[in-house]
Amino acid sequence: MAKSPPSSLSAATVDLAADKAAALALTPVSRETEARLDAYLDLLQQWQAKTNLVAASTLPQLWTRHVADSLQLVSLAPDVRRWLDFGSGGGFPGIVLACAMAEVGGHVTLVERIAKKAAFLREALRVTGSPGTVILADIGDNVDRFPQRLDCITARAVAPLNQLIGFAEPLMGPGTRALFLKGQDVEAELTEATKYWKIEPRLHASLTGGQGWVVDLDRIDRQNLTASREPAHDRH
Ligand SMILES: C[S@@+](CC[C@H](N)C(=O)[O-])C[C@H]1O[C@@H](n2cnc3c(N)ncnc32)[C@H](O)[C@@H]1O
Repeated sequence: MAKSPPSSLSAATVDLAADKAAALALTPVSRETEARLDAYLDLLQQWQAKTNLVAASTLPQLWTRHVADSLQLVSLAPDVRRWLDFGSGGGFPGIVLACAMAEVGGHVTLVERIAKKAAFLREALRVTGSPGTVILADIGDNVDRFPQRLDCITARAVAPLNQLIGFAEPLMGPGTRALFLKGQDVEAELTEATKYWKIEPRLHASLTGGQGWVVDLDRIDRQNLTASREPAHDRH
């Protein structure tokens, strides 16, 4: 017979523990990174009461919906150390990446235009002891303030692909990659983006299932002629 949880533990705590176990099975991390992620999610849940950082309906799946979704970028780009995250909001993927970078000497620059969220992101870096810099700015007007030597640019739920590619283009040096987390409309967004940008996207099905995709770009050029390309699919 299944054991019932100790009465001192709420059902929500038990659910979150199960969600954490499921997430860490998908995207395992060291004990040190796990401790940083725990500290981050504790802070997020405290701030969530006064600032809307994630959709309330996703709180029971903080680990699978948000943390594992972010950590899969480290699996896709294990050698990346210098990250830039556009529109970090409540910290996905930027703070999760910073937690993962603490042990390997990496750094994450997080860009966010809402002051309260930027304050939260700074506090999250502080309490987790993770390496990062928060820039309170609108991405489009401030590209020259961002680090120019980057290994990877990320964004999740920030803007249409066409616009994200436009933000990233001036920052794409030799060897820079862009990994954009996208939902089920990815094909339509790619079709639109290829009207303006010469890109050879690779698509990775999200590790966390559902309709998610990661759009992986290693080169962005402006399009002279209107053309569309079939993206390479990597559904596993
Ligand atoms: C829907 S939230 C997603 C936040 C986070 N990336 C996530 O997946 O949970 C989008 C965030 O991007 C920020 N954002 C959108 N456009 C931006 C821009 N042009 N410059 C800076 N931040 C922007 C918003 O303020 C918001 O916090």
